[in-house]
Amino acid sequence: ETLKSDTSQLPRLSAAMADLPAHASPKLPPQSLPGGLSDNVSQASSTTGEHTPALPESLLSPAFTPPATPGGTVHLDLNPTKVLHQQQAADLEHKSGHAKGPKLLPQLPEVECIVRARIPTTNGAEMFLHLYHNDLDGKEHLAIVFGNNIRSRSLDSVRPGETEMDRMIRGAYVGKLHPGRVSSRYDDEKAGSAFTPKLVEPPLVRIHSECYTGETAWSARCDCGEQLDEAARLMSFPVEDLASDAPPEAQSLQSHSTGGVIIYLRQEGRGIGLGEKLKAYNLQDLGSDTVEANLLLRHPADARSYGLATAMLADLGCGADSIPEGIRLLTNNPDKVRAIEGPNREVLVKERVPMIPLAWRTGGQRGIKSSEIEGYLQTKISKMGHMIQ
Ligand SMILES: Nc1nc2c(ncn2[C@@H]2O[C@H](COP(=O)(O)OP(=O)(O)OP(=O)(O)O)[C@@H](O)[C@H]2O)c(=O)[nH]1
Repeated sequence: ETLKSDTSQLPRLSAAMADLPAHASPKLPPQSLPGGLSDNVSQASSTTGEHTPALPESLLSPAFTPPATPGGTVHLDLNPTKVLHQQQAADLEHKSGHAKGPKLLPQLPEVECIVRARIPTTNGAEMFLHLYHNDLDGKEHLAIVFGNNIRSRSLDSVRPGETEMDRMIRGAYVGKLHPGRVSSRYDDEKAGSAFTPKLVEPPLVRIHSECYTGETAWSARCDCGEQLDEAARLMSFPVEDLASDAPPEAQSLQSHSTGGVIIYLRQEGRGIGLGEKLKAYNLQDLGSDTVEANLLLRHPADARSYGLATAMLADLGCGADSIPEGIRLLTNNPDKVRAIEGPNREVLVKERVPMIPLAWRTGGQRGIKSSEIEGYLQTKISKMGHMIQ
């Protein structure tokens, strides 16, 4: 009763909130903060007025850069940075004799899948996230597995002294977890469901390098987020009970059901890290392309390696020992194809499946639109040997 009368005193309860499920909490809509914060905010912006206060000139022009600042006395020509950068980058490219290409490790690192968990995704499909440790770096590389046919050997192997509960907690179970389940090996709700891995056709594989800006921060400088989404879409199994008004991306899940794995490597910025990539973006805004910017920062054009990905694929039963007919690799990068096969052809790439940018496929109807993305793709094709077809 109290609740009811409180609610009636509050301003409008929005239709959306009225639709919240019974377990939503708190049950009451937020009350306005003491002192009316929102009022203060709007007041603050209105007192700021239309005009942004003038910046000190020292921030606006190199002419006012304090003389002690390194580089502050550089003489600038009409289009100085572009010319300067192109020359410097060309020199560096010439000296290194090679502007691209991943490092090939002489032998594969050791990897171990530490934990796996089922992740229902926002489009209705389901995947299993596998977290790996390795003896090469301290990073947590990931394998995103679609379907039940791909299993990690290191995860499934028995650890000394572990209980059935331990195994289920680290994800080393078959079938599905449900309240009351007691065996990791046998799902009693589905008698006879003991696992027999069976790959019906060469699995679809994507090797993806972390890109905070493109995947999380909505950047239109690259198509990393789009590529990750597209790989997941192609590997997702049909969604049961999909609403008829679901977006086209989710609808098309109905027709794609091959399963597969995305190896998600923590080599941000083609291996140079986020901080250096952000510097590279500033150099790009100053006129360099993506390769020149890396070189100007004294990094290789591509500082990545793929030994970890090869080792993870082998652990997931996608190596040449388990699938002699090979995998299908989603990429436009020819260097990746060779690199992923490993020093001793531990993995075989049967087929390269190209990733055409969505904007190109749909004549600009969908996908990323920005001048930066065109330059990014152009440089991949002209300088990094990418084949977008
Ligand atoms: N240094 C640098 N890295 C970038 C830039 N734009 C994107 N990246 C990084 O590039 C990586 C993405 O590359 P991938 O999606 O694996 O693409 P790829 O190797 O070129 O080949 P595909 O398999 O065809 O996609 C991520 O680590 C991004 O952070 C950039 O301008 N500079």
